[in-house]
Amino acid sequence: MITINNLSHEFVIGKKGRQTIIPVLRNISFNVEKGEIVTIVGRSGSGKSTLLNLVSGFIRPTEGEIWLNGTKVTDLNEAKFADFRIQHLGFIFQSFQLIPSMTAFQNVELPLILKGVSERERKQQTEEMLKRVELLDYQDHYPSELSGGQQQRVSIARALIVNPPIILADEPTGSLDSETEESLLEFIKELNRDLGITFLIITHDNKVAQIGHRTIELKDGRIVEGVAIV
Ligand SMILES: Nc1ncnc2c1ncn2[C@@H]1O[C@H](COP(=O)(O)OP(=O)(O)OP(=O)(O)O)[C@@H](O)[C@H]1O
Repeated sequence: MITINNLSHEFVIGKKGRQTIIPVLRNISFNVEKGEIVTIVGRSGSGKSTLLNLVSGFIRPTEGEIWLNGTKVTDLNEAKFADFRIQHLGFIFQSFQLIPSMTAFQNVELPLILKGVSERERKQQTEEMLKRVELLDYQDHYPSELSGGQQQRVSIARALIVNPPIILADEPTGSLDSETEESLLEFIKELNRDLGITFLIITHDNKVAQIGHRTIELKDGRIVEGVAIV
């Protein structure tokens, strides 16, 4: 479902003539099978977010290939990658990334508008999804009128609404208290089990790392070999 081949990435900083090259990922290769949850761990600065940004297409690698669901996405141009993202990828971020001026309903509905789904279909699918995350009664609330856990459930509903085969998550429980964290992790496991969604999750939280069928550790931009496979 996800194949990373010899992926390397460098950032170039500074003005022309005084540039510094920062190698961040060095020759990374791994596979994630359909229906797997793989967690990526590593110390701060080890390259986890950079890896996720590359898989998401928000930045382009210096070298290497990324295949998602049978498509070599590193060959897609910006516009094609944007289309691909809407069809195939769901995102969960630590900061939820909800639109503050939109209600829970409108936030969840948004990807369907981008996809060109009719208004009637959108209403039906959005309500169904809000029911699934147990927030139907909160559909008219704005993000500021919801708790952290509820906001994260809205963001998950928004990620799920287009039925993506792959969900990419960046510290999904980073802003939640431990009780809310546990219920969110249970929910991720349930989605994986019931819907067969493949998850790639980056975290430095042990509890989150443990929900992975497999954990990959990054150190200084390389995969640490011999990490325990759960
Ligand atoms: N846009 C950028 N320009 C220059 N350097 C960058 C940029 N983004 C990240 N870096 C550098 O790349 C390295 C890896 O950063 P990255 O955010 O991928 O690490 P991380 O493992 O996700 O860290 P954390 O757990 O703290 O979020 C760091 O040294 C960082 O300073």
